[in-house]
Amino acid sequence: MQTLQDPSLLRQACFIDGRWEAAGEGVITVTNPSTGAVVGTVPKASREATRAAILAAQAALPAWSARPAKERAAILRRWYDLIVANADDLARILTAEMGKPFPEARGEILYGAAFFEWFAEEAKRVAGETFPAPVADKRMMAIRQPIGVCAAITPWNFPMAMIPRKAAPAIAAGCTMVLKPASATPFSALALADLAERAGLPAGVFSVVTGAASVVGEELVTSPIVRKVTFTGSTEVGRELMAKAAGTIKKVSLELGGNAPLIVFDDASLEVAVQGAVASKFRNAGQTCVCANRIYVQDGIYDAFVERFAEVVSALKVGDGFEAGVEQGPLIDEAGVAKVEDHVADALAKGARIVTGGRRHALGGTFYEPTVLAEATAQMRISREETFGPVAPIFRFAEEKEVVALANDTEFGLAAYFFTQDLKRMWRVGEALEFGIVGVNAGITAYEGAPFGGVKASGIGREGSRHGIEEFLELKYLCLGDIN
Ligand SMILES: NC(=O)C1=CN([C@@H]2O[C@H](COP(=O)(O)OP(=O)(O)OC[C@H]3O[C@@H](n4cnc5c(N)ncnc54)[C@H](O)[C@@H]3O)[C@@H](O)[C@H]2O)C=CC1
Ligand SMILES: O=C(O)[C@H](O)CS(=O)(=O)O
Repeated sequence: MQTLQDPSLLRQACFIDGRWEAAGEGVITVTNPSTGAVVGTVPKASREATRAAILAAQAALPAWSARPAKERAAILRRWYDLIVANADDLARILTAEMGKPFPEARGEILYGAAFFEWFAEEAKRVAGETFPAPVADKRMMAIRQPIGVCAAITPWNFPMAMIPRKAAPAIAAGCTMVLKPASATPFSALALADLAERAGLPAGVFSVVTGAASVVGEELVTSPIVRKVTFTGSTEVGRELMAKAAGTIKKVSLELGGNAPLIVFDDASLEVAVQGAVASKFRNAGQTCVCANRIYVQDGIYDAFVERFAEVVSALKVGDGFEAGVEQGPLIDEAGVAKVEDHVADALAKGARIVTGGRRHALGGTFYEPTVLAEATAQMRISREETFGPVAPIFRFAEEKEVVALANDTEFGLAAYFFTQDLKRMWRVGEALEFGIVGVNAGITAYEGAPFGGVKASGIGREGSRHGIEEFLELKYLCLGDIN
């Protein structure tokens, strides 16, 4: 990994109750997906260590939830300032453990930091309400209170955005949190904990426990002390966690998988559509839950789009995320490459045509060529499953009603995109698409002030925006009698 300006940010220990705990039942070794070099190791925490973190969160809850919101806000703001001040080092850690190009990693750091900035302000706006009583001697109101001890379980693809998107609103609301990060990218999470400590977050309010999902995750999701589970990851794991959380009637927020359609209508601006499709599909090497997974192009613009899109895609520079000018890094692991290869082979066997790419990159390892497939059809696996890699299948369509039906024909409902210059079509199609996020003439929609989340098998709840803090609050009805 590139030398850190502040090497102390690379923490190889769990952060539990304000202490760095290096002990565990073995270690997890983290390697750089670009080079295979060892980045470091983190403990495989035990069930007992996980329980200790939960108990610490429970112990810290009364004082933290009683802190005036303005004081909680000030600490979150300091956390934000520290992340921004250390953005280069945090990006070095992220690129080393996840592989994404350094500029993209730095962008993620600032995007993640913005959730602390946003929810530092939202902390001061958690208001209650009064409402007219039906009788003269009563007064009635509702107050919002923190839900309690929360558990967060996050994925490897955007660790420096997913963790802040959960920790910031929870802590702003007065909750405490225990986080289990993905085992592939623990150092980003631990660096965030280090900066929380420097920001003055009290011990126990935010703990990070690394280790096996079956041990740490299991304890978090089944503990009766934990009142809320917020999860980002695959739909299959989310389904499992939701079922387990039912045992103790926990509230859950689930940000799950996707299968985003991206539609280009004849009247679209060709260059806007091409650039939007490249940005949506190839950000993070396609390892993004909101990536365009299916690209539908209307007959009249199909040939021009395929030609221009493939021209831009074939020019994407692939390499180690630390190399200047690199636009696409490696996939996270061999399993990710295998899934991409399966999808490409299946598509070719069913009639797709390679326009560019279509094989592992000459760099070896888990690098894969940015790929465009034409003549894709609904019978292909790539149409029904989330590829999570740099492969763009292009489907041809004739009519608007036909393509909206095709776009909606999926169990998922996270993000969708379409390109048109027709205002009436923007409303018709925007309202007809069954997704939580719809980009119109835009391939990237991420913003901390906007509600992020999906419908159907893509999850439950919203993160970011003023709505994001509601996920960590309970509404209590207070009825005051005998007033007169
Ligand atoms: N909707 C969204 O905002 C996002 C969704 N994702 C989805 O996540 C997937 C890729 O990320 P991955 O980390 O591979 O997902 P994953 O679902 O395999 O793992 C996500 C997290 O859950 C943990 N986990 C796995 N099995 C568990 C269990 N039985 N109990 C408790 N914890 C468990 C993992 O250790 C990791 O920390 C893709 O399907 C992608 O679409 C990823 C990022 C954002
Ligand atoms: O993991 C993801 O896909 C992120 O949630 C996408 S975004 O928030 O950066 O758009």
